Amino acid sequence: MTEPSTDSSPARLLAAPGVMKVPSPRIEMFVLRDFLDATACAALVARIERDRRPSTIADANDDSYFRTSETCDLPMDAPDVTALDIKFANLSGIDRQFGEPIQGQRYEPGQEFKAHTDYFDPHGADFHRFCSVAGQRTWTFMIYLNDVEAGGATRFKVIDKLIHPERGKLVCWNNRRPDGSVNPATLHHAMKVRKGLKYVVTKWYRERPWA
Ligand SMILES: O=C(O)CCC(=O)C(=O)O
Ligand SMILES: [Fe+2]
Repeated sequence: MTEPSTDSSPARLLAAPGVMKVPSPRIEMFVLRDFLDATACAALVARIERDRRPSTIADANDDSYFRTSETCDLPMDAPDVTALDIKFANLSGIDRQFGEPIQGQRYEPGQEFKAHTDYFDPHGADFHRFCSVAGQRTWTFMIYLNDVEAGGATRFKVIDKLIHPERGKLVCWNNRRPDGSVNPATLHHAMKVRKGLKYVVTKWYRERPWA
């Protein structure tokens, strides 16, 4: 029996047609346009519209304006969500059991998610609470579900890279450095939407099985 795959890699991702590496020596980050078609994006937007709730953040923080968007836990047993999860797994090469449930996010004009990392601060007060079972977050896979009228780009300021929302576009990155330690160059800011709405889905993978 072969072991389930726990990790992705640049070679694996670049083998998929259309995947492009973001040219920075400080981060393993990739972009793939048209990963999801218009119909699939619209179905996910409809789910997020229906089931959204105010977003929360993991690490205690006194800034109530840090993450002003709304979140939606997608039902992993719904056929279209399962299909998306399999699509993520086929691209990443990571076994589905290492993934958190897929989340949707919705931003109105003025809403944002200020600069943060997706990994949990290894020295943070809540590290044990969030990571004792499934471990640290490893890879992030994110898809923009619509074209945003104005604003809403994702800014990676350490590497000076801006990713613009575009319907169906996937961006993914490794939250760790090659030595396995967390990579602060993954710091990113979902900048304010200026006009229209913005929808994304996010898939985070862990070091160990999620449930
Ligand atoms: O909406 C974005 O552009 C980024 C979202 C994000 O960083 C997150 O949900 O962790
Ligand atoms: Fe993030």
